[in-house]
Amino acid sequence: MDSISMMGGRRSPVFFTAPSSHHLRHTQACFLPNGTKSGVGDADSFRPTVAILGSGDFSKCLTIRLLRYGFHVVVGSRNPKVAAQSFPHVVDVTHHEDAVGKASVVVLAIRREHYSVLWDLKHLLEGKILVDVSNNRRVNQYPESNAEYLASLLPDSITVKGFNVISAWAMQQSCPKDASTQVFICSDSVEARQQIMELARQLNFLPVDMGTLSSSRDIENIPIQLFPGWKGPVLAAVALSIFFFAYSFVRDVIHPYVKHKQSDFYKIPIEIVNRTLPTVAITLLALVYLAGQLAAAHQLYYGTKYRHFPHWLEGWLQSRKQLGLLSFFLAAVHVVYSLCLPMRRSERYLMLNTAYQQVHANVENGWNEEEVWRVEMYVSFGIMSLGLLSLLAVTSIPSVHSTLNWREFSFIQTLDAECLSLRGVEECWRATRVQ
Ligand SMILES: NC(=O)C1=CN([C@@H]2O[C@H](COP(=O)(O)OP(=O)(O)OC[C@H]3O[C@@H](n4cnc5c(N)ncnc54)[C@H](OP(=O)(O)O)[C@@H]3O)[C@@H](O)[C@H]2O)C=CC1
Ligand SMILES: [Cu+2]
Repeated sequence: MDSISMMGGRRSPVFFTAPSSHHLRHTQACFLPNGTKSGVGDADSFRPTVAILGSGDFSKCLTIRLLRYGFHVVVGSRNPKVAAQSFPHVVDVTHHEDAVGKASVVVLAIRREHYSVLWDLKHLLEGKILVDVSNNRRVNQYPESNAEYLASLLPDSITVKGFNVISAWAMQQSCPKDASTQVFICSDSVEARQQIMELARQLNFLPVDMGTLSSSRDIENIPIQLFPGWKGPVLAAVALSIFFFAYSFVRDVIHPYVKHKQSDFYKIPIEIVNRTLPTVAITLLALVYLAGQLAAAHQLYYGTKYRHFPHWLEGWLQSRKQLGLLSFFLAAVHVVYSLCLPMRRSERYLMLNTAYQQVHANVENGWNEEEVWRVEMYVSFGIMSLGLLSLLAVTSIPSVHSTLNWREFSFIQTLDAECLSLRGVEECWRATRVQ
């Protein structure tokens, strides 16, 4: 059987050397770092080989990546002649059996539905590392994960889950610097896991050790989850928005209409919306702190912190960050709306009418000291609370969060509690003005 050979050369090997195991037949199965040249003989002949079964998009992009980092690639296809046309010439495109025989690491770039073709290769795949990169279309689509299914299909091979979170497109990028370089890897064989992690590292990815193959279900769910953790907070924000919008609509539009036949329907697009936004924002921010208070009350009531919180409270505590960010978003939109208030035609008419009435009443100076102070304070509180809320939003960015120690983090949390009270003051102020 072929093995991926490790060789020292002039550079000392910094990569992983797999210890021998009854499963791993290769005593020294390793991958060379890109560009490592052999001290003896032809470097080319020492290049590690990776086999890829399937010739679809993922296979093509992975091949390009492997070639770029100095690996040999052999692709197994049902129809090698046709498939070869879409691969570079240096790639050996051949039949499945041939490809599997040429490498000890086999990447399966075919869909789970077609894993049955592996049955015929069972004897050839014995003792080899099979990398399952497959994804599903829905969360928890099958009772067992694709990787566990593969492991049950081929118990004599070593199944490793990995690379499924990397899209074919990201695979082609040579140096993406964001989270798209993270590769989650799991396997029941520690050696195989280490070896595939080393392969990932050499392909310029960031491997994350996820332990045994039972983690594969979580790993497979990662690329198809749609904003996990946001559903509850978004629903809460929508429900609160509908409630407060309806309340303002009835109070500021319907009520004057019914009572005084005064048509204020023009207020709906801006004024009513702008009244709803800060109210929902402040309520969401209050929900962030309320969860912590309820948790504290729960611990006091049971006299222990080792008792589980109820399911709903657990979920609520975990969505505090999302609630806070939604609150920030709504507050920011409220600021934009408020800045645009004087631009409206209705505002100009109202101002002209007031001016006319003032002239009519023969009032030379309409300056109202109390009103002036009220609005100055109102705007100032609004700006300050948005500033504090921005701090909360910025510290929730993982890279910023990780630079704070526990004390600094709680300090910012306290500042944000101040923000909540400031916003409370702001809104009360506005309420008194509206009356
Ligand atoms: N595309 C992507 O961005 C990503 C894909 N993946 C995973 O990688 C795997 C491959 O994806 P992708 O390349 O997009 O898929 P494609 O459908 O493009 O290619 C799959 C390949 O499987 C082979 N195949 C098709 N039908 C059969 C069959 N009946 N029996 C045996 N082999 C068959 C074909 O190769 P041939 O004709 O040469 O035999 C085909 O090229 C999937 O499991 C997917 O979930 C994971 C992450 C990202
Ligand atoms: Cu405001």
